[in-house]
Amino acid sequence: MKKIAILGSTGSIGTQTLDVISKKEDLEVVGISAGSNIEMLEAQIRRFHPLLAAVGDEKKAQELKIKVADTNCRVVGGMDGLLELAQMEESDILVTAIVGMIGIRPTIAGIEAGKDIALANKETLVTAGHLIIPLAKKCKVRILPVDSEHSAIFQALNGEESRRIHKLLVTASGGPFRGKKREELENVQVEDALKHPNWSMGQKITIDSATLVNKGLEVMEAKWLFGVPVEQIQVVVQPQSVIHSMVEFEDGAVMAQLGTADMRLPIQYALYGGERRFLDGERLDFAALKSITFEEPDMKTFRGLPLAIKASKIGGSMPTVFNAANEKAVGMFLKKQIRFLDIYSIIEETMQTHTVIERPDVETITELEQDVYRQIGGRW
Ligand SMILES: NC(=O)C1=CN([C@@H]2O[C@H](COP(=O)(O)OP(=O)(O)OC[C@H]3O[C@@H](n4cnc5c(N)ncnc54)[C@H](OP(=O)(O)O)[C@@H]3O)[C@@H](O)[C@H]2O)C=CC1
Ligand SMILES: CC(=O)[C@@H](O)[C@H](O)COP(=O)(O)O
Ligand SMILES: [Mn+2]
Repeated sequence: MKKIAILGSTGSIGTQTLDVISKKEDLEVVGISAGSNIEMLEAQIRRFHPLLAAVGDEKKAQELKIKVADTNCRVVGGMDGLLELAQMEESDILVTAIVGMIGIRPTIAGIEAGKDIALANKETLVTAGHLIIPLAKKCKVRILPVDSEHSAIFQALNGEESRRIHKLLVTASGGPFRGKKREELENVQVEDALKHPNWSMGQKITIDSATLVNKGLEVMEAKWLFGVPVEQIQVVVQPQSVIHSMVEFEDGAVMAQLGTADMRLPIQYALYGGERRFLDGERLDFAALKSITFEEPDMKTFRGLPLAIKASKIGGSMPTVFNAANEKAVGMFLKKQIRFLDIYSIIEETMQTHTVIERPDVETITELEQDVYRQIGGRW
């Protein structure tokens, strides 16, 4: 029996993880968590009977404690609660389905406690990859990618050594505004940006897909996961999201992973440590599909990608600044406080004013995040 704890069980990845677990007799959920959605957390406690539930919001944690007093589930709150969930003795694997940089400390705590990590939270590797990858090696835990592109690369590699990689080809849908030019993006609304052409996901990543920031974050995530420099990572627009990513090896062979736009496959593959099991989902129908097409990303219009590549090449604390500025800007866009294109201006201005710190530790990264938030709050 594989015992699973989930950071962010109420979100898009979290609920799909529970769906996968519910269909397998050898998977069991022992811990779940949310930021504030205690209604859904209560329903999950009653359905899955975990031992522990953590709620980011302390007040909501107290409310949940009263609601589930008749169950055997212990409720904990705040960052300490998330850390407790990440390290809980009863789990074998921690799924990081939480959104944003708040995932860094619990992920590190999970690794230190010897848990394998099924990693969905890309912001963690983008900002703290230089700490997380060596720590995972030291603690002998596996980082199993959940993000569809990275799972595709992991599957395409099939155990092959990373020194045999010539290049990684990370595919992108292009988002809801693919083909549009800058002038056409000036007045796009939140509702338009939330209409992803292929995937149903949480709000933050859906906006990141529209700006191509998501692809930038994924390039950085791939660099850390597979030890490949960004210069050897190419982004290819594949509008149907059928090819989830590819690896070109040193002999010129290209291996790809194809599938429907269903995150339950990469989630299940990670939960089983890179082994295949039956999955009762929709299958690709090539006759109906007819064609799979490719384009180059429009880096002039969708500046999220080149800005991310620049941040990654500068390195040190710059990816943290890129990521924190984006998190703040996306939050403001979702609240309709800024326009779509302002997201790029905010990221670029914040990067321009930053003096790079080499190899920032966790405290520096989290302080920097707050500094960036304050700086943007004061200016916009
Ligand atoms: N959705 C997808 O298909 C994919 C997502 N990812 C990555 O996975 C991560 C999760 O994405 P997604 O599932 O879409 O996001 P969602 O917004 O759907 O879910 C986020 C989860 O994090 C919890 N959370 C948010 N803030 C806090 C907080 N302050 N403290 C504790 N918990 C918190 C939420 O709780 P609550 O419900 O209470 O707010 C929720 O459970 C992201 O990093 C994303 O980039 C990667 C590939 C694909
Ligand atoms: C499902 C998943 O992994 C997302 O990251 C997805 O790839 C987003 O699509 P884009 O290619 O539009 O960013
Ligand atoms: Mn992805």
